[in-house]
Amino acid sequence: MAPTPSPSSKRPLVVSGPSGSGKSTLLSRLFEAYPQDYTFSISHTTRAPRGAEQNGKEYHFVTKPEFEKMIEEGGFIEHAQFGGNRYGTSFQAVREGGKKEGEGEGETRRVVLDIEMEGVKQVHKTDLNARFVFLQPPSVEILEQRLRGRGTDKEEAIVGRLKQAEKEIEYSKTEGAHDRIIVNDDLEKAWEEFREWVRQDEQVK
Ligand SMILES: Nc1ncnc2c1ncn2[C@@H]1O[C@H](COP(=O)(O)OP(=O)(O)OP(=O)(O)O)[C@@H](O)[C@H]1O
Repeated sequence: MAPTPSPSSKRPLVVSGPSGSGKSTLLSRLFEAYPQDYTFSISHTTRAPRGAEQNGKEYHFVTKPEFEKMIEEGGFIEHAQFGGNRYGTSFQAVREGGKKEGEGEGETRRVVLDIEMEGVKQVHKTDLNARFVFLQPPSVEILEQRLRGRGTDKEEAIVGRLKQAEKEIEYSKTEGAHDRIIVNDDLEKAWEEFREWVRQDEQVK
């Protein structure tokens, strides 16, 4: 009998881009369109939950000491500090991410990582053999409008996100950093391009 593929045998997808570039918007569509095929790796964060966010669903919310202990134990593939908070992707989350309760080992979902620039660099150093896509806003001005329009961030946070966005955009120009860059100008066009790129690895497109 052929060996059962482990959950991590499907190449993970790494989605990055400045805050407000539309990662959540496109990923929500992806999960809605193909609920059987993809799953998030749930990150750990020291930031406080926003709105209706639940522990273990959007993030694993942990304290700073808990986060530091995980770093010491080598539990993270990548971790970064952003806006005064820490974020990390654990090896365990990626390994287990593909499994769903009540399903056989072979029925795994491809893991999607939604991470920022430093995380992308770290994932490049692992043997996860990931595919990388960068979501680029049409311009920093439009990014600013979207961040304000979203209404979830304080003025200070918006300024910080815009500064970071410029660094992310600069890094995206590095050779080999990403397999695909998608400019999120018109949402429908961006979705179609994203969908097509994501589905390349699937047998049924
Ligand atoms: N193509 C688009 N045209 C207009 N508005 C858009 C487009 N794509 C996304 N938006 C809007 O821009 C805002 C930011 O998008 P979103 O929250 O998906 O960004 P994000 O990259 O997930 O940000 P974060 O990293 O902070 O979670 C949202 O209000 C979203 O509805």
